Amino acid sequence: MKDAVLALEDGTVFEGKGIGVEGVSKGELVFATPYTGYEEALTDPSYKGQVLMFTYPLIGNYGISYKNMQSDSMKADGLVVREACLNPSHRNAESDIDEFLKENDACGISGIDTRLLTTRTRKEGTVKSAIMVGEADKEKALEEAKNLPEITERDLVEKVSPNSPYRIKNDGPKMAILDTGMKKNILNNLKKREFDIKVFPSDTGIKEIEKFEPDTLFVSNGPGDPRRARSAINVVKHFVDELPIFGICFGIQIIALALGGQTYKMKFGHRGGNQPVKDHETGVVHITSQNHGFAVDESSLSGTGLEVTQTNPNDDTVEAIRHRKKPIEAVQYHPEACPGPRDTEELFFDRVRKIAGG
Ligand SMILES: NC(=O)CC[C@H](N)C(=O)O
Repeated sequence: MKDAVLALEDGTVFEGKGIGVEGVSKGELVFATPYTGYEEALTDPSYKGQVLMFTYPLIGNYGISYKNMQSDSMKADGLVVREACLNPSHRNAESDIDEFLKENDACGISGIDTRLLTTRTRKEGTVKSAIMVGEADKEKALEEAKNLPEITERDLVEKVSPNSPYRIKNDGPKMAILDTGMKKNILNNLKKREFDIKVFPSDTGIKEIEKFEPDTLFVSNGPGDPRRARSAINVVKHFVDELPIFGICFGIQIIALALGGQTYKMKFGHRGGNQPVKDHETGVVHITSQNHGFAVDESSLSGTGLEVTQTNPNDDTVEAIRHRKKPIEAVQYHPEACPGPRDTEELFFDRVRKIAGG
């Protein structure tokens, strides 16, 4: 494995061994805590613009199985691990983590003290980073990290949203999906509930969506700062009084913004498969899959008609909202899992089907 360096915008540089291609990969460095599911996480479009660091020390040990991917390719911009396993052992393994990064023209780095780096991120917050493989030039890597725009300045949705709409016919209610970087298993769950679906690129205009005559609107997960998804926010604003509207992760943030609420950037976010979510009505605490670095500001919801129905007991962040009078509901966590627990999958998607039309 080639020499490699990981540089942070604060001037810290780590040395390690390269995975993937020679060159530079850069993005906001975020940590994720799932023990398994690195294929799903690396292909989740929500990670566009980010370098993904796993806290679990051994990554790649069951190889890469393409059926687990949550989109057509790797979307995280880089990978940081303690140890990369290059001799995987699994009946479904079709490739290994090094080959997978090469196929996706991405750089990764192993041999990093991910525990130290995670502790630092929790204490000081996320930072911009750059991985350089082959030519391990520390000064150059530092420049790359420092010159990267902040994630709040980047339009990342356009890099992962489909270029044109597509149809998935079925017998159920007509659902327009605003694909701001949708994970495959969200679509699978909506197909399974027989929605008659048309998936639209995130910048689709209101008129084109109206032509489809949807019975309901769904806003998917997605990368970056939700405040930059102006087109999607306007579409939701337009349909607020006309359709049942649902959303997941990026979707809850866009719905809150569309109804006059605010969102904010978290210090380091929630990315893992063990995030608790307490339901205010039942008192039940669900264990959920999460991947977000922005959140809905509860104090901004007064006057929007929205109420908070679930929160994270670890830090009181908003995990679900519901409109008091209109059929509008959304969650911050990922009921579709991939990776992570499926405890809330039926709860959420069956409810969507019920509210959207029996
Ligand atoms: N998974 C997502 O949809 C993430 C939403 C948003 N980009 C955030 O980081 O909070």
